[in-house]
Amino acid sequence: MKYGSRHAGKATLRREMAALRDRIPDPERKLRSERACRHAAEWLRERGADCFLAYASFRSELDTRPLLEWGWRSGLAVLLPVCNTADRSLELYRVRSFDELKRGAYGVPEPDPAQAERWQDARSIGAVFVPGLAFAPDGSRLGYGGGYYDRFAGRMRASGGAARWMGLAFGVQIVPEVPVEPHDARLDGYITEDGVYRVPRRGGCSDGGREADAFQ
Ligand SMILES: Nc1nc2c(c(=O)[nH]1)N(C=O)[C@@H](CNc1ccc(C(=O)N[C@@H](CCC(=O)O)C(=O)O)cc1)CN2
Ligand SMILES: Nc1ncnc2c1ncn2[C@@H]1O[C@H](COP(=O)(O)OP(=O)(O)OP(=O)(O)O)[C@@H](O)[C@H]1O
Repeated sequence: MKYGSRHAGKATLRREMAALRDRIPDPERKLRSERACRHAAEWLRERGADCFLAYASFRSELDTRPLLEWGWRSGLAVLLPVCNTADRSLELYRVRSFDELKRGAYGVPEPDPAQAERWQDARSIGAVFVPGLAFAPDGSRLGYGGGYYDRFAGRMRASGGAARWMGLAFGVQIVPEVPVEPHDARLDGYITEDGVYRVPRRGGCSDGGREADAFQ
């Protein structure tokens, strides 16, 4: 089976999705990462965003380096998070090159606070690219279980941030559904090597998006 059984819990799905992602061969990983980053860059350009929050990849995640490099070349403010493990919050920094990164919590490459610029203005952020293990077409997401992005979504909302939240992941990480809990933040869409998918807006006589077009 390609994804977790319909009622599999979060822990089972996490294990299965990590294994699925680990199995992508290196040359394919590079190619698919470059394609997904190209779609993300085009999407940012269309939206006219001049500041975005991305993630620096670890384990077998999609390699976001081409997107970060594109952001620097194009003069955008490129932000990356630092994990505060004490309260499981994310602190944002503007990063100008890979030299400003060091190994942080969980082995994730993080901005070095001694070099990067602390970024407090959540309202200036046009887009948030969210990492994860699995994503579903209704905007639900499964992460590593720290709740970092759910908490951060709450903070962004509270400060009036209007960023679009997009998963950035491989196509094999898209599954029909993800087990959700009330605190789980919903995304506005996701970007894979296949293109940009937007979650249909809820409301009206929509059935929650099941009949929506896939890639637009
Ligand atoms: N590149 C990247 N950066 C990111 C995330 C991410 O998913 N990817 N995060 C997304 O939130 C945050 C880091 N969150 C993480 C949370 C838990 C584990 C972790 O290793 N969990 C253990 C299980 C821990 C336990 O249950 O005790 C594991 O997976 O083995 C890793 C990262 C912030 N930065
Ligand atoms: N907004 C929040 N406030 C307080 N606790 C939260 C919040 N969001 C999540 N949590 C807690 O964090 C824990 C992990 O949540 P969850 O399994 O949804 O993480 P995740 O989305 O997979 O992780 P991550 O965002 O780090 O990738 C849960 O125990 C949950 O209760």
